[in-house]
This record gives sequence, structure tokens and C-alpha cells, in this order.
Amino acid sequence: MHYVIIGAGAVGGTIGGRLHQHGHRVTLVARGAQLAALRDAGLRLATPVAEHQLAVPVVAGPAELELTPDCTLILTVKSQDTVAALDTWADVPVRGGGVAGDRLPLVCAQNGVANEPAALRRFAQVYAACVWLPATYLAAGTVAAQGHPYSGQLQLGRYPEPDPPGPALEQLAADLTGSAVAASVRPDPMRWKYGKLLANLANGLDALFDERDPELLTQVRDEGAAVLRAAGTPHTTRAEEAAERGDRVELRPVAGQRRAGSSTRQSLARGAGSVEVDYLNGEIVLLGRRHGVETPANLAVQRAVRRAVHDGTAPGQFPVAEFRAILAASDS
Ligand SMILES: CC(C)(CO)C(=O)C(=O)O
Repeated sequence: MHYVIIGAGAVGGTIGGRLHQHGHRVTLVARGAQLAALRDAGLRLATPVAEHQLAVPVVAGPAELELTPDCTLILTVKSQDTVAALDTWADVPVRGGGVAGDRLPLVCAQNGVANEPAALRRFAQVYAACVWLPATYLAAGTVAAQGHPYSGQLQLGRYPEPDPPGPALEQLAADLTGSAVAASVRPDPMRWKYGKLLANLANGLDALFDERDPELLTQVRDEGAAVLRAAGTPHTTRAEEAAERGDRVELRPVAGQRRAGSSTRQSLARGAGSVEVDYLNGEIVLLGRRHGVETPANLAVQRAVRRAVHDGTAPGQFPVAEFRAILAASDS
């Protein structure tokens, strides 16, 4: 199997680096400074117990890579970049005939629940992966993965459910687990992804404020749960997720590094220009509107994070009074 990891940030870099480190064929797809650094010096993957310098092949896009029938595409870009990535890859010819969208499996290893339906417009074989993988993009070419002894945990399954998973997925789960990323094949991956969506509603708050406001956090999660109830959408519980993780993925310090917070906070910190909030708190807002449930706290988080991106606000520094005003306006 040749794993093509589209998006070489913290999650893509860790998954790709771990697979490469354990002898699997991997190509990373990167852009900008990350591409230049990876081409120049390879990937530096720091873990709680070691630092690995990995010469993982990297490309800028399909023009530099021949797709073959043994390729599995793993999408690890942020949700707001999914459609562009699908546009780039779906029509790429595969050696022997046909194009990627018809011939190759595509795994959505991303936060949120909007990627799989988008992928299904362009790819016939779509898989959902619920990813719990605490990692930090430290600098171009350098990623720290804080999970130990496994760097992360994935629940994988076919999309739409309950189609049978297929050999590519079984193989991926085995290869990941053998590469320090614990993975299991499930009949209900979207149930896991909706559960994770509720957890990820904290990402925006973590990006906005240094101090955690437990009431606000409860409010965004309660709204999320109410919306999923109204929609009749099953989701895993936090207890179920914690039990599943067990002691397989313990958070441990990586020498000299402090965890840089949620992926949304990290995007804001590096001035990424866009963040995933429309697909996290914004997904709850969308579902609330569809199902007649008010979601003022999630709407306020979505609006405030978008404003922080627009204004270039540093992570944690969003003025509380301004947030309260946005919340009051969202509540009316
Ligand atoms: C909680 C975590 C780190 C797990 O992967 C995550 O999903 C995120 O920060 O977006």
C-alpha cells in the first residue's frame, strides 16, 4: 500500500511520519514553508520518548506523483480546505486506467462531519476516520506528537455506513496500529465523529481565551447535544471515548515543548488566514437552523473566532467584553 497523505500539518505529519518510520511507503503532500522545509531536511517528528528525523518523500501536488492502484489517499487538510483538495485530486489519472475518484480509496482523517459527504461527490470509495491525535505543528518541517505509547487513536469505517469496510481499510488499520497510531475498524465511524464534534466545540473557546470558562463550555456542548438529539443523530459519549482511549494515548510532555492547544488555536497562532470553526461550532449552528434549535453560544463562538482571524488577534487574547456583546447579539 502506498499512503498519500494530503495535508502535512500536525496530524498528517504524525500519521505519515509514523507510517514511514515503520517501513510503509508514504508520500506527504504539502505546500508553502512546510513543503520547502520537508524537501530540504525531511520531517522532524518529536515524541515524548524520542526525536525522529524522517526522510519522507514530499510533493506539492499530483503533477509530481504517479498514482497507482495501490495508493490510498488520506485527507488531513482542515475542513475548510477539503473541497479544494478534492478538486485537485479526484480527476488525476491512475496508472492502468481511470481516475483517482473512481479507482482509489479516500480516507477523511479530519475533524468535523462535512468532509465525507463532500468527498462522496468526487470519490466513489470514501472512508471516515475519527481522529484523536494531540499534536503540534512547531515550525516548518517539525511536528510534536504528545500521545504515548500510541501517538493517537482512530476509528475507521466506510462512508456511508453500513457498507462493508473493504480490504484497504483493514490494511490501513493494521498498518497504523503497527506504526504507533492505534486504529480500529468500526461499523459506525460517524457516530464517533459526531461525538468528537461535541468535544471539538471547545476548540474555538480555546483559541479565543486563555482562561477556560466552564459555563460557556457547558453551554456550547449542551447546545450541540440538543441539536444532535433533535436531528436524531447518534454520537458517542465522553465516557465511551475515554474508555476506548484507555491508557493507549496518554498525554505526555515532549522535551522542551508545551502543548500549543487545540488545532484551531494553533491555526490562529500561525496566522493561517482561516480556521475550522465553520465546520465545528458552525456545524452545530447549521444543524440547529435545520432542526429548529437555538444555538446562540455556538453562533457567538463562530462569529468571534472569525473576527479574531480577520483582525489577527493573538490566541487567547479575544476581549471578554466583546465576546459578551457578540453573545448577547446572537441570543436575540
Ligand atoms: C482534541 C484534539 C487535539 C484531538 O485530536 C483535536 O481534535 C483538535 O485539537 O482539533
